[in-house]
Amino acid sequence: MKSGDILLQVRQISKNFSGNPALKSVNMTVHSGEIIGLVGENGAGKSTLLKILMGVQPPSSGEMILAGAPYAPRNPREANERGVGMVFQEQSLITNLTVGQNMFFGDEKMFSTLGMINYRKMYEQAAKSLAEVGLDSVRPEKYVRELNFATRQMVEIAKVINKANSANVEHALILLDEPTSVLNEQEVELLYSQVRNLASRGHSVIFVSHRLDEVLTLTDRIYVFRDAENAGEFVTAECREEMLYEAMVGRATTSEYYDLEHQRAPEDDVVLEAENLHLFGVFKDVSFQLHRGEILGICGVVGSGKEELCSVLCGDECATDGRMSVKGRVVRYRQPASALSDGITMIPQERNAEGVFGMLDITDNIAASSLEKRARAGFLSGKKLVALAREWIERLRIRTPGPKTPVSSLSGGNAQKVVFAKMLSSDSDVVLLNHPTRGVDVGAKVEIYGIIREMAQRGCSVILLGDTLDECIGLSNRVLVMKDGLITGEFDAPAEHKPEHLDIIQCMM
Ligand SMILES: Nc1ncnc2c1ncn2[C@@H]1O[C@H](COP(=O)(O)OP(=O)(O)OP(=O)(O)O)[C@@H](O)[C@H]1O
Repeated sequence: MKSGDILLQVRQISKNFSGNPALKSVNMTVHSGEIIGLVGENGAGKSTLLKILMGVQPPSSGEMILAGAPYAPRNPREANERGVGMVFQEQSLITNLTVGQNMFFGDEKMFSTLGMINYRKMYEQAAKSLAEVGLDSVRPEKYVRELNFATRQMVEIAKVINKANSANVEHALILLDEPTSVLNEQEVELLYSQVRNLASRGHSVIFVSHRLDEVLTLTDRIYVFRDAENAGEFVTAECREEMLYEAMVGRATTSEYYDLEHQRAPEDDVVLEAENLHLFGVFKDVSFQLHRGEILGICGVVGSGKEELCSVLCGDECATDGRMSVKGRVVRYRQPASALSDGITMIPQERNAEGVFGMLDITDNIAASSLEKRARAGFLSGKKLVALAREWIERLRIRTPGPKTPVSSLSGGNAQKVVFAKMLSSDSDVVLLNHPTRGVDVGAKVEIYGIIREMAQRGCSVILLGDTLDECIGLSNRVLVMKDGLITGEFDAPAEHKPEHLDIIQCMM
């Protein structure tokens, strides 16, 4: 097969879950050496197609052709044997094994004689595969836990290429599901260059992301899914963000993303104050005041200490030194419940794991954070809770058959919206938002920005760890920058005079 020949054809693939369609007769063509973008609102069916390609789920109907032959994998192993592999959002490497052990996990017998594994041989082979994806600097003997996220992703890709090589498949198909959501800007650049490098060798990539700018930067062609169907196909060089938005949401974008006109100055009174807060080995001398109705953005690369600072503020970790006061009272939280009872809520980053009860339905999840408040004389009105859930389903465009659907059967992004609704309906004084729009589609992003502003206008104070610098600067009244555990910059960010990206980046690096 030459570069540019058709590698994969998806023909009329449909998938139903107990009568609800997740995909309706979708089509897609991928050429070898091509980078394909796949975008769509939460619940549009993107992950379902990837799972079908990986053999995790069978389609209800339709067919697929890979490298000229019928393709119907029954499990990921069969997909791997045909050169198809996936890098998962929640990474699948085992962190307390070495890189080499991970790459050959399940295939150790290739290197064993009389039950003894020849690790030297295994690591030599691993080093070759790593070199193929440009990871010459990573030693296969290294433990995965010692690697940053970007490198771990490249190891996963090397693993896919490796499997393709050992199955004698010339051109692999790599599926990347929101790969950049856990990466910092430099790591994203690294991933881009590696993906381009793979494509130049004739491998193909399907790249799923909610960040339209990334999709426009990296891909050759883009497919849009809407409501389980093909809703558009674009050659990237001729495509703009507005065109994608319109195809995804079914209407043109009307609102300015951050809606600066609605930004209001915070009030004078201080709701939360940190004085020389210190967490041993992570951050020190962190001092700031958070005013009522203020949105305070905290920027910094991974490892700057910003995430851990939020963990201390919400009682998940205990500061080793310094003072924190809430509404004038000195506090020392040892558990999140204490912070919660003082009106401090955190929307965690690992929303699927930490923020939601998968087996409960949407209504019960949203109600869970505010049960006491909503109970009258110990009784809860089921009707009111369902009405509240319906309101959030509409506001955040949660794609679900109804308010009684278990959260575990929602798409990843829709489950996140439920966590968001749950936290926002709790009426807290201070909300810590850790990447509130990560994994959420553009339509809901605009809605979430509106809600954050509305919360601030109601007098709630927000600490925001934004998903992008644009988001952080655009939404915040003030921006703090952290680097290596210290505050290295503070910028006022009123609507009429936003700080420059470059000034902030200089304090981050
Ligand atoms: N195991 C399942 N059981 C029932 N419904 C499911 C299941 N998996 C997916 N669905 C439904 O199929 C639809 C498509 O989901 P899918 O995960 O493919 O969306 P997506 O486009 O990847 O969304 P996101 O951007 O949120 O990840 C959703 O409505 C979802 O609720």
